[in-house]
Amino acid sequence: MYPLPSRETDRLKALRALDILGTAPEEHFDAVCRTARALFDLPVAVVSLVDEESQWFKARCGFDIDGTPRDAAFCTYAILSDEVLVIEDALQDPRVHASPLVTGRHGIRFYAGAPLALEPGIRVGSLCVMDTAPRSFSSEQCRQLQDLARIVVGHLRLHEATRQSIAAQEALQTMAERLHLAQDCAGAGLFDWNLADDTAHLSPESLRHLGLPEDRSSLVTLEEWAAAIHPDDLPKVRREAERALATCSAYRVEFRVPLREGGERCVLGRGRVITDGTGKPVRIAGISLDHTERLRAEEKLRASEAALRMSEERLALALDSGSDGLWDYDIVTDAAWISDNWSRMLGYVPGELRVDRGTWVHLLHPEDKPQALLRMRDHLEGRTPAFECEYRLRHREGGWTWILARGRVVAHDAAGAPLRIVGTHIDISARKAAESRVTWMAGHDGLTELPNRLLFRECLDRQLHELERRGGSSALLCLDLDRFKAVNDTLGHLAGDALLREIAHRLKSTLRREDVVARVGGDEFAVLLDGNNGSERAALVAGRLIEAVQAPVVLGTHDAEVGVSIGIAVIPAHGDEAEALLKHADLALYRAKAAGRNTFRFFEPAMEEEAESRLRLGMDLRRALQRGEFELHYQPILDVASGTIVSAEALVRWHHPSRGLVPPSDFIPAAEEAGLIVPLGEWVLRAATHEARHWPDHVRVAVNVSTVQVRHGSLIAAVRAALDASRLEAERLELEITESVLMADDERASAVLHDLRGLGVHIALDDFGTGYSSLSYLRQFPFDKLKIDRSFVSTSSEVEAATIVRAVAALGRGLGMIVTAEGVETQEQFDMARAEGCTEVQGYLVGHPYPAGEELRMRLGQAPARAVPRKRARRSSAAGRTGR
Ligand SMILES: Nc1nc2c(ncn2[C@@H]2O[C@H](COP(=O)(O)O[C@H]3[C@@H](O)[C@H](n4cnc5c(=O)[nH]c(N)nc54)O[C@@H]3COP(=O)(O)O)[C@@H](O)[C@H]2O)c(=O)[nH]1
Repeated sequence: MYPLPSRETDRLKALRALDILGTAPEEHFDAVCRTARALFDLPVAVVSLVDEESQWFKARCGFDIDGTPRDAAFCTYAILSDEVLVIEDALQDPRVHASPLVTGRHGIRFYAGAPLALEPGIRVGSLCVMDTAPRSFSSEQCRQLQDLARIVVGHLRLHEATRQSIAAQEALQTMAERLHLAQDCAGAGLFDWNLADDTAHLSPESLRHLGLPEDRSSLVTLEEWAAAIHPDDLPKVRREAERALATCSAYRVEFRVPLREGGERCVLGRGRVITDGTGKPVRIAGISLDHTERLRAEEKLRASEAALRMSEERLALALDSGSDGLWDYDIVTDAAWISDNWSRMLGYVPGELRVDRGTWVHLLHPEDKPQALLRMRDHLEGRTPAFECEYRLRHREGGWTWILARGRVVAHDAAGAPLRIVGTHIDISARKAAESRVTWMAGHDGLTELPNRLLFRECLDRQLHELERRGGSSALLCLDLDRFKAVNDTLGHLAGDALLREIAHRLKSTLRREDVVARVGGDEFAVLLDGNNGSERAALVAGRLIEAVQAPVVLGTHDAEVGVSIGIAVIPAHGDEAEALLKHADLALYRAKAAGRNTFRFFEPAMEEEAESRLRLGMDLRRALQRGEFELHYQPILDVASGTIVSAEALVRWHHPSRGLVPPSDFIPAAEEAGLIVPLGEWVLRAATHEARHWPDHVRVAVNVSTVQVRHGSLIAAVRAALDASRLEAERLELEITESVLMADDERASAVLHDLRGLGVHIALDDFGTGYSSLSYLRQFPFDKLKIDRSFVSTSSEVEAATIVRAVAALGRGLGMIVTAEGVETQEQFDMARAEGCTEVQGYLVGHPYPAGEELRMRLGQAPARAVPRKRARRSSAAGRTGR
């Protein structure tokens, strides 16, 4: 190992700074070597530079190698001090005696080396002389060698300076290239404005920026320069130059240059003021940049920023004014951001409510919570593509707000776990309210707000299921209002609606809360009793309901009175299935109505048979009409004064194939029920008018008309057709109607009757006295005839009969009507009728109903004396009372 100089690191740094190692030989170094060899008369002289691990010869004379390893070099020791190192016999010096230079082919024995010190302690090598034979070296020689070493150091410094100058030039060149490159890339031009003569040197790019030809001289006068600038911007440019000069600060101005081809370029000029040694400004030099594109881009950016701002504002506005709320939940920190609308939806002012998972769960309606949490978990665990759920959240005021919540995970961690979920809240309370209203409407009657048929049926099914499960009994009541139609038609639909609402209210208040009352049709209601003792409670409740309904209802200035008929089916005694129970209650209702209304009836199995037989009867009637099984009998009516037959009433008979002759009381109601009374009535009209054509001209034919026919609307056409077909004079036709026609629908009936009267037909009010308010009907329509019902004539008390007949006859006569006493069977009755003022009599005393034919025609044409045969007058009646 060899010793190192004390400042080895600085030494190596200085050596490297010389940048000389490995460089080509140089004459002035070689010349020093030649001088040293000649001066000391020695064969070898070298300039050795000691590197980290080797010595390298910058110059050598008499030596054929470029260097050696450092441990073989004599110089390794020469650089340790400022003194000349002299080794007179290398073989004797332990430091170098093993060096290959000594032991090898060079066989060096003598060495003298003067260190090359660039500065104190920094010795980069040595100038040394060598010989192959041992010798001495005087101090004078040492000084001479040191002098030569100083010359080498001078050369080294020169070398360093030269290298530095070259490097500086190269750097300058590189910089210039870079500047050009930068200028090119930035499109920058250079300007240098000389203040002394107001001229400027412009680079080609700067010329281009000012719109001046690039091939012209680069020297531009101030006038030329000013002329190139947009006149509007020139004052600004001048001001900026004055300011920069006055303050000797940086110059920066943007101006426009109008272009020959149209349009304009925007130029940025930047520079600085250059002063002379006294601080006086002499030049302004700098660069010019074409900013046109940048400005356009900035303009676009500004426009797009403005658009973005606008759309952000719109979004904010939309979010603000729309009904949607937004939420953004950080799963990791358990913090949620909510929009103002989110808060407002629940009645909070923005910012009042801080939301995390716990708050959300707390706000959820208990019924909706499991579903909402399940759906959230499903989405967070990746089982659903999005979270969507409808739930209620508690409103600040205590109610509930229906929310449609939607959301989606928008960020996951590296392992795929969700980090953040964002979504919306839409207030769907209105929709939910509408939906529940629709649901309610589907099961309720809008007018009375009672359950409708559909919901009632559901309740019934539920009740049946319950009864089957736990046992017990209940009852189903079918209710039908009596006389509702009359009120509705008389007082109008609004009054009818009010009446129904009032009845609904009364029914409801009569029942228990657990009972169900429903409106199942126009004026039909149904009640389902809850609890036990079905049959006992049903009778009790039915009685109360009838009582509640029949109390007068005040409708404006009118008092309306309606009744109710009720049919009851007991559960399970009368059935354990809804269909059967409804049918059975309905049959019981039919019976209640037939029993005179405003009453109730329990279902009885026999009712089913009756219903079936009614059904069969209806079918038989239809067939009878097709087969022509009907026949008319005519009963004569006597004019009391003249004793002549003045008319005959047509009475229909049915020749049933198996039952024989069936009276009208047995089939007219069934025909009305089955809708057959209209075709049957038309047949009667045709047959009666046809028959009457064969009678004496003074004899009228009376035809019974059912209420159903009057309501049907085809009566007038049927009458006209019958008259046309038979060519019977209209005044020879008399239509008998009952009070029920007027009771059911006074206005329409009245119009129909007037139209019939318009045809010339006579109208008689039949069965007078059996209706409700006889006198008011008489005032409603000017009848031609009043027929006093048989029941008044045949009453057991003669005094009573006479009183009633007298009163009615007086009434009829007072109104200018013919008054006919019906059911006159005896001479006494005849005498009474005549005595009390009846104009006509009808009854077995005058004659039984006869089939059409010669005998009838003969009787109708008989002389007055024979019209009331005394002996036949005492015969008892076989015919029963029938309805129409
Ligand atoms: N819509 C229609 N109704 C009709 C028609 N034909 C008959 N009817 C109605 O049927 C009811 C029963 O009629 P009927 O069984 O024929 O009985 C009539 C007479 O036979 C009977 N009568 C006549 N005189 C006496 C008598 O002295 N004693 C007694 N016990 N009965 C007698 O009265 C019936 C006629 O009554 P009225 O009609 O009131 O004049 C009956 O109500 C008929 O209206 C039809 O074609 N269409």
